[in-house]
Amino acid sequence: MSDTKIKICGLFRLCDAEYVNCAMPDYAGFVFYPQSRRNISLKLALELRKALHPAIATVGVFVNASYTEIVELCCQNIINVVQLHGSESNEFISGLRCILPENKIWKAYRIRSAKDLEVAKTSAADMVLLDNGHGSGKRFDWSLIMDFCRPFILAGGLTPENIPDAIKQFNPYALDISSGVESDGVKDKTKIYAAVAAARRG
Ligand SMILES: O=C(O)c1ccccc1N[C@@H]1O[C@H](COP(=O)(O)O)[C@@H](O)[C@H]1O
Repeated sequence: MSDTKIKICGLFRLCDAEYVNCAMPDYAGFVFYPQSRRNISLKLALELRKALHPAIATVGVFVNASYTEIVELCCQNIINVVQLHGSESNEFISGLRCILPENKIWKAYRIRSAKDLEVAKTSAADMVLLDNGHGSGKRFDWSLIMDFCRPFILAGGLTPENIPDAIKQFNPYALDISSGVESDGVKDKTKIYAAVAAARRG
């Protein structure tokens, strides 16, 4: 049994909540980024939150959004965790923490080189998320993070097949998966189930 948590990200249909409830990951993610094909409205996010099992924490993914946009989702209890996926600074993160002391803040870093990891190391966020892009479905070079010295969430190109290897190599706090649990651009119930089962097994 592994203690690595798992997040299924990018729910955008009501049936996605049913699929996720069957598999029971630790987190479910909603994307609030108009340029994403997984972007959802506040209304749909509210419906999805209501449809999800209460034990599943929800994560809102934002890209350079304003405090106002983020706070609205948190105040309506639609999301528990704020995931910042743009170029948000440590100052922005600290300001957000003052406004939302009850919500955890995760900051995603696009890992291309050792320099990117130096920036991630000094992050003001509660948890750093190491990723390849914006839901690209592609892995970055995992050899870069062999000596990364703070707890992290691994994202980018994860699949039910490579999850055991990711846990074995890095024992991350959590794994974050979106494209790898989709078929033909929509969430796939069988893949969601397989990903969560693989994460639990380790
Ligand atoms: O999924 C998106 O469309 C998205 C848009 C903007 C920012 C982040 C987005 N997704 C996040 O990307 C990673 C990895 O996703 P994948 O498994 O490689 O598809 C994950 O953190 C998603 O939350």
